[in-house]
Amino acid sequence: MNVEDVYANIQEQLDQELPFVVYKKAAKNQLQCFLQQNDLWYELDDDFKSGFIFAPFDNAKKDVLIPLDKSVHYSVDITPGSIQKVNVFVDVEEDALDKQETKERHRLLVNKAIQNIKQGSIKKVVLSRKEEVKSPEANPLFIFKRLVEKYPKAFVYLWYHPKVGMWLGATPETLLDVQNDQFSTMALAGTQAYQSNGDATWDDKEIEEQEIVTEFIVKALSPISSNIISSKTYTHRAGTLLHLRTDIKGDLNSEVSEIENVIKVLHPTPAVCGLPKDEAKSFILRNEGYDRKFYTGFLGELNIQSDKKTTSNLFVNLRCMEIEDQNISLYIGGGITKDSDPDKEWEETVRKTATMKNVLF
Ligand SMILES: C=C(O[C@@H]1C=C(C(=O)O)C=C[C@H]1O)C(=O)O
Repeated sequence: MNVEDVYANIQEQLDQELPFVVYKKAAKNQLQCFLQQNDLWYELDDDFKSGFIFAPFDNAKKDVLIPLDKSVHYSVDITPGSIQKVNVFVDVEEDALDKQETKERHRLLVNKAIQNIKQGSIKKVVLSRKEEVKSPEANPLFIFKRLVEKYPKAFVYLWYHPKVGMWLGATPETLLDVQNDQFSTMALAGTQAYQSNGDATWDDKEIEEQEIVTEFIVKALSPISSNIISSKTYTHRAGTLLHLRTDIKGDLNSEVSEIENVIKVLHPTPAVCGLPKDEAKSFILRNEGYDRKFYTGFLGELNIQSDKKTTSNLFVNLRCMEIEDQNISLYIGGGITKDSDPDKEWEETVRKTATMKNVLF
């Protein structure tokens, strides 16, 4: 079995309209996949606890599980050079007037959030938007290969379910890693463009918005874990962007036997929602004006057994796109605090689209 066999299997799933996910983890030179053997929509519940989960931003909505025992799951090594360079030709129709309108809408939204923050009901809120581009030939496998080639340090995936849709992404952010009772996670926030010359310096605004995430995670996990250790905060490169990052790890208390309980206290973190969580979420749902669907949700392996260990490996669904026939939707956002500048926040979302546009142009 080699990489080409994986792609042949994926193509078969697509032809038969069966659910699947193919992905590559940052540290591993491996492609992994789950190929579901029927087209049913399963959710994480008492009957199905293990597999590949795809969960929306809004935890009141349904998640999708590709259950381990309803699918074929395997991995293959990627030998250097085995992923051929592929060219993706995408005709993007961008209308200048539309763009002006979208920019104005985003600026108004950010301004509204800043007003709310100044009035004291929220401290941080992450606001996002969707950008639509058209392609006469959006071949998901081609785009996936480009993402794998371009972002070796990201979690790269292509996910499909006939009842839900098709998503692709290259995310830098871990939501939660669990091995038996040990967890690790990260607080990732603050964004600037990567520049090859010199070290990055960070403004107070970015430092504050990232600290909010670290503090939230530590506070949320404290009641259910012990020995929590946070690393120093450092600069993390994600493609053409830089973020601030703190690594957090510890031991889950023995009574926390279900990973769902840990997810419940974490998701959505202030890296993608805000603080306080409920107020920020309700601001987002009332004001963003579109449905985030699975953007800023999470995805990954859940409760997988190997070598007497139970492992979960979950990522936040960022730098992602949804493909519906010829339409590609790019999803992007950024954290707003009292010190945000609406123009800069707009620019940040534009910069973030580059992660995906770089593989489309
Ligand atoms: C919301 C996104 O990214 C998140 C928000 C960031 C920020 O506000 O600076 C940085 C990294 C992510 O936690 C996105 O990429 O769409």
